[in-house]
Amino acid sequence: MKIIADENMPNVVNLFSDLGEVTLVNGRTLTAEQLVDTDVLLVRSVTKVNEALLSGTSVKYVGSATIGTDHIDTEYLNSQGIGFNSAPGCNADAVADYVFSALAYLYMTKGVRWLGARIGVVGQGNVGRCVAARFVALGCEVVAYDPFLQKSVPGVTLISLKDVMDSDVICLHAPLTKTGPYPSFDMINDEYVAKLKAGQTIVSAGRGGVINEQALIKQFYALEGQLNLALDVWLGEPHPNMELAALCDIATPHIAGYSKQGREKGTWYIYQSLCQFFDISAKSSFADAVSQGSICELKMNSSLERDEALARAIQACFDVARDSARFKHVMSSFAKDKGFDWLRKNYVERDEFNTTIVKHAKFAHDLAALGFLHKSH
Ligand SMILES: NC(=O)C1=CN([C@@H]2O[C@H](COP(=O)(O)OP(=O)(O)OC[C@H]3O[C@@H](n4cnc5c(N)ncnc54)[C@H](O)[C@@H]3O)[C@@H](O)[C@H]2O)C=CC1
Ligand SMILES: O=C(O)C(=O)[C@H](O)COP(=O)(O)O
Repeated sequence: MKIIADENMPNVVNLFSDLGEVTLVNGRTLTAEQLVDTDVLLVRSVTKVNEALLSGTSVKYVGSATIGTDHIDTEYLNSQGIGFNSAPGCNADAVADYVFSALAYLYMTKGVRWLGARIGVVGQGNVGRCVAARFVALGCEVVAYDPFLQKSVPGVTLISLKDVMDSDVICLHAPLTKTGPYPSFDMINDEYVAKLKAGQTIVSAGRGGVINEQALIKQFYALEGQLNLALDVWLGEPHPNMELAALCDIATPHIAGYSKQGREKGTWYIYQSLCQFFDISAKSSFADAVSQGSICELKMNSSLERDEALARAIQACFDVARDSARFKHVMSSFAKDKGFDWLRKNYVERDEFNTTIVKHAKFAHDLAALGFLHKSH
């Protein structure tokens, strides 16, 4: 079996070489010519998989080690009988960690108090539900918009998009869709953005293009900078709007899902799916494919007050300010054009909160709510 895989897929050679010959390629620049005698194509979000790429090739199966599938023309794959699997939920915890790291940063730098605030989440899939459930467990009021659902996780009230946009913290986790009954492209348009008020926080970690970037810039200036912005995804990646990035508290190159474990789980999920598709028994186990964390245990100073204790635990494991500083530096200096993909390829992966035990005498429950492993003393 001939397998072509994106070079940014961790463990892909280890896992798949038992099944065939694996060749690594740059997913962004992949062409149909490279796929002529290929059986299996393994991609990430940067490869547009459609008729133009697959027509005339011998590809029988496509695996995408991602949650999002907006880069895949699934109708075309179905019409050609080409098998397809993505990796639902693989990096949902990683994205939730990103959201809380952004909030920890906002608390530590600007005193934004999100504990006890009203939280609005757009999209209640694997990511949106994971994020919402953590806020609920922390005792926050959580509302959400998801036009395809009647109910979400316990404690989350589904309401209109207009009302969700009135929340203190708004987390965007909708997939990118341009067709169907509720397309998300430009869904949070000028009309919604112009109603944002001073002090609100937006964390955007779904897909670029869901919130209107020009409207956001306009509203940021109208509110004299009193909007808190953490943006991970951009319209027109890999060429983000650097005027907007400069206004953000946190600006990152689409790495919310880039925990070590999240990326490894992506590869592992499609390995399993491919084995099922070709009726092969999987030789590697989850434990072989997904790493343990580097920080086994943290012991917190029990005299810290709640907001700071949580923020410091979060930042000890994953400080998103590091990624934001690197993004702003690289994009504004030596690598304007290639910087986005370079940063992603050379990302210093972090571990998920769920790999670290955090000990705190008083806030054990809150730390567990955030996703950490915990012991009370
Ligand atoms: N920044 C990053 O690194 C990452 C971004 N993502 C993005 O997050 C998206 C969501 O991930 P999951 O929750 O795991 O996907 P999912 O497929 O489990 O759930 C998507 C949810 O969004 C809802 N939805 C669809 N259209 C909507 C609309 N117009 N408004 C509000 N909700 C809508 C669906 O009903 C569904 O409940 C992915 O499609 C992907 O684009 C995912 C992982 C990492
Ligand atoms: O899983 C998704 O969906 C994502 O957005 C991925 O985290 C994006 O990573 P790449 O596939 O672009 O490396």
